Amino acid sequence: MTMAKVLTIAGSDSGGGAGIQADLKTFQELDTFGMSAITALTAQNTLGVHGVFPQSLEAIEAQIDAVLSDIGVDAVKTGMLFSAEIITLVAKKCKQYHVQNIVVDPVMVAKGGAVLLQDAATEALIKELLPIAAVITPNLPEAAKLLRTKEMETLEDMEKAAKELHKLGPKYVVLKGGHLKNGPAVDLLFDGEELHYLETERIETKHTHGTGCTYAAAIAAELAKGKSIKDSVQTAKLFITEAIRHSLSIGGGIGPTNHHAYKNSLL
Ligand SMILES: Nc1ncnc2c1ncn2[C@@H]1O[C@H](COP(=O)(O)OP(=O)(O)O)[C@@H](O)[C@H]1O
Ligand SMILES: Cc1ncc(COP(=O)(O)OP(=O)(O)O)c(N)n1
Repeated sequence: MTMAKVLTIAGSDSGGGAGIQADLKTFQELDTFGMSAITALTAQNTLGVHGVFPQSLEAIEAQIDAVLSDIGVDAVKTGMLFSAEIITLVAKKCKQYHVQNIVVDPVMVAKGGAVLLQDAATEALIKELLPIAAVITPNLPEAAKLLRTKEMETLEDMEKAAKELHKLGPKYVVLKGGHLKNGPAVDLLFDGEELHYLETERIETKHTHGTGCTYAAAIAAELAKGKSIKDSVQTAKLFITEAIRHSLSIGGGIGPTNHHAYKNSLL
């Protein structure tokens, strides 16, 4: 039996709701074979990030080489990359192994405010990784940082921003509207020509830790299975919506989403 293979290059979340842990759970739920290269360890729980411990370039390179030189991948998802040096390395490795389906979640700051990407690394992200991405999945603060503009507040602002983000080089842009103040949870998918709207009701819950990681991981899993970008993003939106609808009230702060909820919804 063969299985679509997906590699996440991201940070570890000891609390299990975001990062590598969220990605691997998502890959598993979507019937793909998940692998990992850890860029940084975070000591994290539902109350926040208590420590960030970047891994050496040598350790990161060795993990990527081990996976790609033997097993290979159908898609790669990147998350917390932390520094310009790590971004340069990841871009170099993706080119060296001719990785086709790269989903870049430009993780910058955790919901509690902890820095997951150094300020000086934004330039490297723009120059080296976005141009080789199949899909990028910024949230509104990340999009503002990439475009050096103020944060979008309306759907109209988002439409303009999605078009500007596409000029940075990725094949597709998924601009996430989770941070919009009012109204439904709308994301925009832009392919350079047409804008598609992915809209669901906004679910009332504070337990949304790891939403961005989970969504991007689901897109990568579907792409690895050979689905089109549009179909992959549609399935990922269903996946994250069910995960948020059944999110878990564990710990004393912002709980994680429920990665098993999508499968349950199909029964
Ligand atoms: N309360 C909510 N109800 C329904 N969908 C949501 C809610 N919050 C976020 N989403 C969706 O979750 C996905 C992740 O978005 P977002 O939370 O903006 O990402 P991030 O975790 O990177 O900040 C998007 O599809 C967004 O529309
Ligand atoms: C290790 C690690 N990577 C990424 C994040 C950010 O995840 P995200 O999905 O944006 O969710 P929040 O942390 O913002 O809830 C993280 N926290 N840790």
